[in-house]
Parts: sequence; C-alpha cells; structure tokens
Amino acid sequence: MPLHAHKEALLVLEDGRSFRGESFGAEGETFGEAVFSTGMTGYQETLTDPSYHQQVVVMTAPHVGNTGVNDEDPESRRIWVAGYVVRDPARVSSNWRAQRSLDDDLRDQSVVGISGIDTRALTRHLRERGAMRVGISTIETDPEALLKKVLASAEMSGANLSDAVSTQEAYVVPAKGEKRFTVAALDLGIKEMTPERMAERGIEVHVLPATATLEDVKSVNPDGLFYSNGPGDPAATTGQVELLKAALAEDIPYFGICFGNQLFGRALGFGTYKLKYGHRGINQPVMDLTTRKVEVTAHNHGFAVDAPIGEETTTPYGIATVSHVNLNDDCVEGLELKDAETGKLKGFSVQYHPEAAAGPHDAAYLFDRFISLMAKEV
Ligand SMILES: NC(=O)CC[C@H](N)C(=O)O
Repeated sequence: MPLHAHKEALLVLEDGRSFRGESFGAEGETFGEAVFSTGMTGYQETLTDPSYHQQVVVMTAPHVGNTGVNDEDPESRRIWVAGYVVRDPARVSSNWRAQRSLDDDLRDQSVVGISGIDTRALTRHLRERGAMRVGISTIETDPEALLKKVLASAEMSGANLSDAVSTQEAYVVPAKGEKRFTVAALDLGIKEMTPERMAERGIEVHVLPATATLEDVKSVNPDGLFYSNGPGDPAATTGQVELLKAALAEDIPYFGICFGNQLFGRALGFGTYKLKYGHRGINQPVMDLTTRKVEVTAHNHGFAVDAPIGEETTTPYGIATVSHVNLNDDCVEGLELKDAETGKLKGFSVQYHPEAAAGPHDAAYLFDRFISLMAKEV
C-alpha cells in the first residue's frame, strides 16, 4: 500500500508562521485549533476521538501510519480531527490487522493533512506561544492569503460542540455476563471503549443524546449517571450543567470523564479556563491525592477546572474536593463530592481517560470505583 503521489501543501498558523510540506490524506483546505499529541501509538484512536472535533492534530511521534488502519480500533463511527500533521508517514502498512493505509483512510473520509514538515519546530512553537488556529491547504499557495482565512475561522474558546458529535438516538450497550447496574451515559462525544469498560463490569449502559432531559435520564431508571468526554469549551455549555445539578440534587450517583469532569466542576460552582497548550498524549503522570499513588494516564484536554487543591469547598450538593493532580503542571485532574453529613461519596470525575484507548491501564480502577459508588460501598 504505497503512498499516493502528493501535491504541495501549506500550513499557516494564526500568528503568521508557516510551513510548506506535502499533502497527506485528502487534498483541499481545512481549519481548526492546532494542538499537539505526544502519543507514540494509538493514532487510530486519536483520529476517531470526537473530542478532537475542530482541532488539527500535530503528531510529535515522527513516524505515523506504520500499522495501517483496521476496523476494530476506531473509537467512534468516523474520523473527527479537522486536519492531521505528521512528519514522516509510513510508506508501507505493516501489521497483520491492517486493512488499509492511513493515507487511504484520511482520503476516504476527506480529512486534509500535511506531511514532511518539521513537527518538532511546530510543536515547540505551540508550546511557547500556546494553542492557536491553523489552516492547511493544497489549493492556496500564498501564506498571506491563507492567513486571512485562518483569522476568519472559528475559535475554540466559547465553542459549544457536543451536539454536533453526539448520537441523535439513544442506544443500549448490554452488560456482559450478569447485569448488575444500569447507567445513563450522556454522549457529549463518547468513545466506544467507555461503555465497553462499563459493560464488561456488568453495567447496562443507556447512551443518551447530549440534549437528554432529566426525564430521559430517569426513564431508564439508572443506578448512576455518567458524562463522557467531548469537544469544545466547557464554559459554553449550560443545559448539561443544569441537568447535572438536578441529578445531584436527586442524589443520583455520578461519574464523569474529561468534559464530564469539567461539567461536574461547573455544576459544583467552579470555573474552567483554557490551558496554554493542553495535555494530549498517553503518558501524563497524575497523583491520586487520597492514596498518594501516581498513575500514568491518557489525556486529551485543552481546558481545566479552576478548583482549590487541598481545600474543601461547600456546595449545595455536598463537600467538593480536588482528588487528582497532574504532576507536570499541578493542573486539577479529578474531583470528588461527598455528602456533608455522612461523608459518603456522591460523585467523582477525572480529567483524563481511564478507558485507556489508547493508553496505559493504570486508571481502570475508576470504573470499579463507579461500581462501588452505585453499590453504596464508599
Ligand atoms: N477529551 C475531552 O473531553 C476534552 C474536553 C474539552 N473539550 C477540553 O479540550 O478540555
């Protein structure tokens, strides 16, 4: 599966820096927020993670596409990244599971990419100046002209994107083996491995559209409520924050991942803010402040919750604390809510990805904690 003959392509950042390379994947023009991922593996999972909607992903791993593409590893029904930037695409897919090449998959799904550029220089630029808008084009050869279009493109701050990626219809992922619990899972951009990790623990997962109401949630008679990861700015979301407040007021046990952590934070009265360049990769060190254990975790977030570390915050729903912290930058990576009188756990969330697709499995215990929460053991 050799690479197709490729045209020239141009990448221009919002601050005017430009890179010339070769077209990779589809030809055309695309815009989004430029972010970098440090994952050495898992490009299929990255490409199909709905949280990357409207983001152009720069891979810091220099060689991408080696194992081709298969139909088993996608985390959703399609590729969501707005554009893809790699240094050196594999010319041959070499893996027994490969069904087609990455280049072909990007073409088939009309995803515009660029290769052959100095991704290390681009990453250092984003790390120093922060995430910013970018354009990639195989049509426009003049950087000034492309820059004008970049400056006219949508910004990530203030973007409400969950509705665009969420399922329109509710569906059920059945429990594997004996059914123990029912969970209502709000799809804000859910990855397939998440209901899978619950199902394998005996949870029947009712995946609901992002627009679900409290009645929709209650109609499945859930033992717990789950909010998924998802794209966009958590500060631009109101409906799901109100829904979560209403569910907490009714004592429905809660677990949230990534966007679900940010919306939990907002429901508890905390603010959120945009990180300079975010965390995206599969080896971020996080400390569980209760056990002082450090776990190596998969991340994909550009925003974070602004909550005090080491302090208790009284909320209308109980006492909230920061449960997990990133050891690289002290960013809040998890929240916990306990009943003010009994001290019992009411809900918790993490900013990272215990479903580990791709990534290390250190944080899988969080799905077991959700089980314990629903079983009222904690
Ligand atoms: N993966 C996610 O859920 C990302 C959440 C949010 N869109 C962020 O970038 O921080």
